Amino acid sequence: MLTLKNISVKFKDKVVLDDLSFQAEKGEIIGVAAPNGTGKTTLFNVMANYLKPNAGEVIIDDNYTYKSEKQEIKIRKRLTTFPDQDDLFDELSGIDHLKLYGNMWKGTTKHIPQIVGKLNMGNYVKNKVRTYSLGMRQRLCFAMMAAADSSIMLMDEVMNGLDINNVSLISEYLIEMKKEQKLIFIASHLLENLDLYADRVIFLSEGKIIHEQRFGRGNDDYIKISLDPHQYNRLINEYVIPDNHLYIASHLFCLPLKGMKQAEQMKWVEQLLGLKEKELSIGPLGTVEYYEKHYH
Ligand SMILES: Nc1ncnc2c1ncn2[C@@H]1O[C@H](COP(=O)(O)OP(=O)(O)OP(=O)(O)O)[C@@H](O)[C@H]1O
Repeated sequence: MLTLKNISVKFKDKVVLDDLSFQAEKGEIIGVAAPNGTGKTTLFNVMANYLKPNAGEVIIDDNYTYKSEKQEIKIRKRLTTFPDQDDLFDELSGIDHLKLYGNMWKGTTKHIPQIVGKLNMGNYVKNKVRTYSLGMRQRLCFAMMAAADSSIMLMDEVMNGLDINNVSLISEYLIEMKKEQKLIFIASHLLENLDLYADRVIFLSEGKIIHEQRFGRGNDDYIKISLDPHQYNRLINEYVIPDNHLYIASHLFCLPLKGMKQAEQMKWVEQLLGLKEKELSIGPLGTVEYYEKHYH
């Protein structure tokens, strides 16, 4: 549905995207994780054609690229980007914004009351935007994407400025959108939140995708326990630790269970609990853990 083919972007001498290729299908939510200034927004800008890459191309639905105006129009109908709060019109109401997006992309406004209801915006949506708080504006921006209902949605920092209740409200909405076969990209620093709905999270560094984490497809389980460096050193001196263990960000010891017999697993659980009576868990690594692994 969306293919990135050998995308490179340079600002003067600074390479931000370096021969990056990627393919995404409908019904997927793709998280994009990386520290500030790595290139997440640049990647989104290339996907939306707000920025021409120095090399490479974006292909939508196997057919359309930004190379001709006619094809770009086809893509515009299929792809929306998360509105910037600064681009909202202070003197218009929320409902005016939703109607605008509904009419422009979907050709109707019939679905808007339902969106307003689902996002708990009924008590403010008719007021002018200039009276809105940061979180109210952010919910409106999300509602505008829902009103457009395009098949591809690029959401940069969708959860910015939202309280916990609204983060969970929008997370649930995203899961519904996924069921409707939307393809959604989400760049976020709320890493644990991505675990709730993302099918894949890609990690960027030096212009490349350095890791792709897939959820829900038999991910490898680990025994995980937090150990300080002193405890970790004691562990590796006292026991023969499998080479494929991880010690993430000098605080989290992770032992892969793959290929380990049950008796051995039990032995390790006992040994680790003996070392430190602290929380031990078993499961796959989450986005936070991969993030610390790659960027610590
Ligand atoms: N128009 C531009 N001109 C020059 N440099 C730019 C431009 N846009 C982005 N950059 C640089 O490209 C790099 C990547 O920026 P980008 O905004 O894509 O990062 P990001 O991962 O989205 O960061 P954040 O998490 O802070 O939003 C940064 O070093 C930034 O300074």
